[in-house]
Amino acid sequence: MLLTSVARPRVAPTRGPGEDVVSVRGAAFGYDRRPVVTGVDLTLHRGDVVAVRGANGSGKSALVRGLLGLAPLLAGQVDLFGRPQQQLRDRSRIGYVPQRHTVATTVPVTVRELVSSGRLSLPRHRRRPWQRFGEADRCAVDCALEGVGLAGYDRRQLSELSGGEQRRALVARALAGDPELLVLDEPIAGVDAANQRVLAATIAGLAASGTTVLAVLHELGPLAPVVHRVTALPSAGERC
Ligand SMILES: Nc1ncnc2c1ncn2[C@@H]1O[C@H](COP(=O)(O)OP(=O)(O)OP(=O)(O)O)[C@@H](O)[C@H]1O
Repeated sequence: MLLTSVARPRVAPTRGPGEDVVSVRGAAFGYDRRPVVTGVDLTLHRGDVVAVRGANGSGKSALVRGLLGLAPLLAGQVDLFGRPQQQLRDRSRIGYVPQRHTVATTVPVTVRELVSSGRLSLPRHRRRPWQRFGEADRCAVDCALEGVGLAGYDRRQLSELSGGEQRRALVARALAGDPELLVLDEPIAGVDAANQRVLAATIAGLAASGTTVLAVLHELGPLAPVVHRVTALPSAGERC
């Protein structure tokens, strides 16, 4: 199976060149030893914004979960930051927002607390574990909230937010960790057009500063101008 790619204009990264951020070669991902997506070849450089598209069940989530080590790699090779994915120690280099989130809305947590939790896993060289939240942490949280159009929501209870607002809060949590690779599984599902545009501007800014973004998208919508390449998966029917 070959994935099709559509090139789009790209923004030059400013974090500098280096190894590929993501390199997937001849990979198959699946569940219970059953491949659901095969023959995946995908390379993302610093500052790339790549969309993964495909029909329901085509394996988009399996692909992104597989490259993060959350779904079994059944064949081929996945390298992240120039090393085999299994050797990646500092997981905080990656921000991931899964398609289905399990934020317990019965647990009382404010939007700021949720987004701040995105800073907790930063390793010593970026934030000491015992260190109290400092100015840099507060700024990162504020920027993240702004980046998803939730500035001013920080004291609201997460459980009181709408589905689309909760989704944006989860994206903000990933942004707060200042990841080098941001993996978003359907980040604009259920998000209104105005806030999709806010997220598009945020992603463009991240890419310009060298963050790499891989997003599963059913429709590109307002993200179209900021997406550099589209990788399309064949539908489950076409695979047979
Ligand atoms: N945990 C799991 N265990 C077994 N099979 C799974 C699991 N998760 C997904 N699958 C199967 O893998 C296939 C691909 O699912 P996946 O969620 O990756 O598709 P998708 O392209 O993201 O679909 P959608 O657009 O509906 O989100 C489907 O046939 C699905 O039933």
